[in-house]
Amino acid sequence: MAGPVIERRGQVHEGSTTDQRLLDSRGATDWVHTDPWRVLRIQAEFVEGFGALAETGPAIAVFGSARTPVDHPFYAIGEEVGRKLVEADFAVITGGGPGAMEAANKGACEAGGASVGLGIELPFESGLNQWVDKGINFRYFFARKTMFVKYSQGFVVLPGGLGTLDELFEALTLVQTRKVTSFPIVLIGTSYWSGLVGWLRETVLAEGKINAADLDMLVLTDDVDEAVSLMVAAREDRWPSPEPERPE
Ligand SMILES: C/C(=C\CNc1ncnc2c1ncn2[C@@H]1O[C@H](COP(=O)(O)O)[C@@H](O)[C@H]1O)CO
Repeated sequence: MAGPVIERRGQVHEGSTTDQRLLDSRGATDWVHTDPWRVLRIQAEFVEGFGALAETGPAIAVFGSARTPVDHPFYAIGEEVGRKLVEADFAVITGGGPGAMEAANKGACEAGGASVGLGIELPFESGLNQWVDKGINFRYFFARKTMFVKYSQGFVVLPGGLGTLDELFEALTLVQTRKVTSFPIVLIGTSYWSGLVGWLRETVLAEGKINAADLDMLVLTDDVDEAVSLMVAAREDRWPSPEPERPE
């Protein structure tokens, strides 16, 4: 029997129903590790992510090192970023981990805003930080990365390592190739980031691997208010406020 397929007369093959095979199966379990099964898990991750985040409202993703200590100045700056984004009516989305991510979630949560964490399953213990109010734990980096870009309107990037650089360069590539539009990317911490930006200008641009305009995608600042203002301006570009009604 073949599920919705009707078989009659010579086509009928005696045997179990699909239901019986599902409920009675006791066989080997290695099929759960096969690619078709993985595809379903990947799909489920997208479905869960889209379902959980669809109503988040305008949001900004904040990235930065998982290793920023709580007593480091960049932790305090991360909190300030989270708080000021909420004060500007944005939800804050982070990787849900420790360090700079935790700082931004803390700032957002304490300011009474939406504090979202998109965690990632790692070979070592991780888990969502305590300031995440809505969290999803992803198995796959690529599904998680789609959520950051789909559900945020811009990136604020605090000092970080390889994970942060990966997130930054993915965003730059998507903006450069116009896969996303009106998407500000702000690097906070001029002394931390200026070496990278200098290398992009003096080597990558000088060797003709990018255009001068590509460098305009990056704003470098130490001023959290400037970063938040850029996000607000981009939101205005996307959804201009309606003209206030004039009194008769
Ligand atoms: C390294 C430690 C924990 C890692 N836990 C993470 N949880 C969630 N997201 C993470 C984690 N580590 C990296 N990320 C993502 O990359 C960015 C930070 O990476 P970096 O290499 O530290 O810059 C961050 O924005 C996350 O999205 C235990 O200390």
